[in-house]
This record gives sequence, structure tokens and C-alpha cells, in this order.
Amino acid sequence: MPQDAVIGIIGGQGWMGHSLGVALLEQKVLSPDRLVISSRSGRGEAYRDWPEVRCVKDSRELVALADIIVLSVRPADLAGLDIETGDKLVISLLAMASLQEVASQVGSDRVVRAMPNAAAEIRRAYLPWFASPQVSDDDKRLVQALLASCGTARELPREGDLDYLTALSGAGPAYPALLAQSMLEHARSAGLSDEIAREAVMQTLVGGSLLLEKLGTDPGDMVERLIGYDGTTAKGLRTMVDEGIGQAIHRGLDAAHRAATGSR
Ligand SMILES: NC(=O)C1=CN([C@@H]2O[C@H](COP(=O)(O)OP(=O)(O)OC[C@H]3O[C@@H](n4cnc5c(N)ncnc54)[C@H](OP(=O)(O)O)[C@@H]3O)[C@@H](O)[C@H]2O)C=CC1
Ligand SMILES: O=C(O)[C@@H]1CCC=N1
Repeated sequence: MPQDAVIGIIGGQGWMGHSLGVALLEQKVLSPDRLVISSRSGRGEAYRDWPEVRCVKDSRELVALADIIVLSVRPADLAGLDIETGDKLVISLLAMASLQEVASQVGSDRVVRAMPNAAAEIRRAYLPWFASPQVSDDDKRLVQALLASCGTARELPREGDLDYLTALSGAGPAYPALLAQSMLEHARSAGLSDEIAREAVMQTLVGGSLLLEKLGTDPGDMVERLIGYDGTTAKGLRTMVDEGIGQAIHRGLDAAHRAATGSR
């Protein structure tokens, strides 16, 4: 990254914006004097440890101060952004807004679409991104370095893949939370105390996910291995599969994907 490049995050007090801003500062990818953030409600608590971070209310002021602009407002607020970035590099974190929509809203052709997820808060997000043809190789290296501060960043070959991943990885903790909620309800109804039920569910999900990550094999192999073991777990797995858990997940991802593509 150019030593003196200033990054501006529009919506930098929000959930994704502050996760990225704080990650960049904590990992010293950026010094605080090179970060500018904007939010209509002014300076919040997110940057209290870095008083050198400039916080402005007017995003046009941010655009004037920054060399690279990150858009982290809600999709519904995109049309209300009254900014003109010239040919500055713009990185949009917005769901649903295409490269073309972002480019025409801000007036730059150098646009990257990235899709974080809420695990950016603990630097464990998956962050796929897609760049317009006007984005140079140097720009791409910089984008990769900025996004990698929040987890695993990956350039995609097609914009459509980003719409798909908005539905899948963009949801972050949502689908694990749904599974956890259902397991927790069941454990409570079986008479376990809330404390033990929560501990059991969380340690099972976290431990199981870490093991799958470490093994690096197809998760289907683990399902088959446990079905082959033919014990208690096999009974649970077979019943869940027969009851249509696979179809329910596919239909849910289809619905989220349709929402992510909007009218495109
Ligand atoms: N949350 C998530 O899990 C994920 C979110 N995303 C995407 O990230 C983007 C941000 O989402 P998220 O962080 O959750 O949203 P938040 O509502 O937490 O943050 C949005 C921020 O934008 C600010 N804002 C709105 N309009 C303006 C404006 N005109 N100028 C300056 N600041 C403005 C708001 O502050 P104020 O009202 O004070 O201006 C707010 O702090 C969204 O587009 C979403 O699609 C992507 C993946 C996951
Ligand atoms: O639910 C949403 O709209 C946000 C954006 C993508 C994932 N979460």
C-alpha cells in the first residue's frame, strides 16, 4: 500500500465499517492519521483509542481528504449519498448494489465490490471481492491487503459469484445461529439447565467447525463416516436428512440469492 494513502470509510461507525476500521488500526495496516470516517450522527465510541482518526459528518469532506473510499452504508442509503469521487478507488461493501450501480452513483470506474460478514469483528470473516476492469494490479494488491485485515480475502472471477456469496458467506453467523437456536431449544426441552445447554451447543458447533477446518476434507466425508459408524449419531443424521434438512437449506440459500441479485 502507498505509504501515505488515506483511507476513508463512509459509514465507518457502523457494524461493518467500524470492524474494518478497527482491524486496519489494530493490525497497523494503517496509522490512525491515515483513516477518515464519516457518519451523519458524528463521532462515536468505536475510535476512542485512536484520537488521530478524523471523523466527519459530511461524506463530501471525507472524499476530499481520502485517496481510497470504502462505502459501508446500508443499501437503502446508497442513492442518498451525494458524493463525486472522480477516479479514486472505491470499495463497496454493500449487498445488492452492482458494480455498475455503485460506479454511476459515485462517478468512478475504479470500483471493487467486496462482501464481508459479521465475523470481521473477530478477524474471521470470509471476504470475496470482484473488481471492475479499470482496477489496476497495484489497486488489487492494496484491496487484498485491506480486506485481509478482517479475515480471508479472495478475488473472484465473476461478479455473479459475489451475488451468490452475498447469500452464503455474507450471512456470517446467521445460519450457524439458526442451528444453535434449534439445538438449544431442544436441549432445554429435554430438561437441561440453560447454562449447560448453551455450553454444550456452543462447544459442539465451535469444536466441530474447527475440526472440519483442520481436516480440510469434504464435510460430506465426515457425514458418511458417522453414518458408517452406525451409532447414535447415524440415527440423528438419517432422520434429519429424511426430514429434508438439505432441501430446506437449499431453498433458504436460493431465497437469499434472489434477494442479493435484486432485479438483475
Ligand atoms: N452487517 C452485516 O452482517 C453485513 C453487512 N454488509 C453490508 O455492509 C453495509 C453496512 O452494513 P452495516 O455495517 O451492517 O450497517 P450499519 O447500519 O451498522 O452501518 C451503516 C452506517 O452508515 C452510516 N450512514 C448512513 N448514511 C450515511 C451517509 N450518507 N453518510 C455517512 N454515513 C452514513 C450510518 O450512520 P449514521 O446513521 O450516523 O449516518 C451507520 O453507522 C451494508 O450495505 C450491508 O449490505 C455486508 C455483509 C454483512
Ligand atoms: O442481510 C444482509 O442484507 C447483510 C448483507 C449481506 C449479509 N448480510
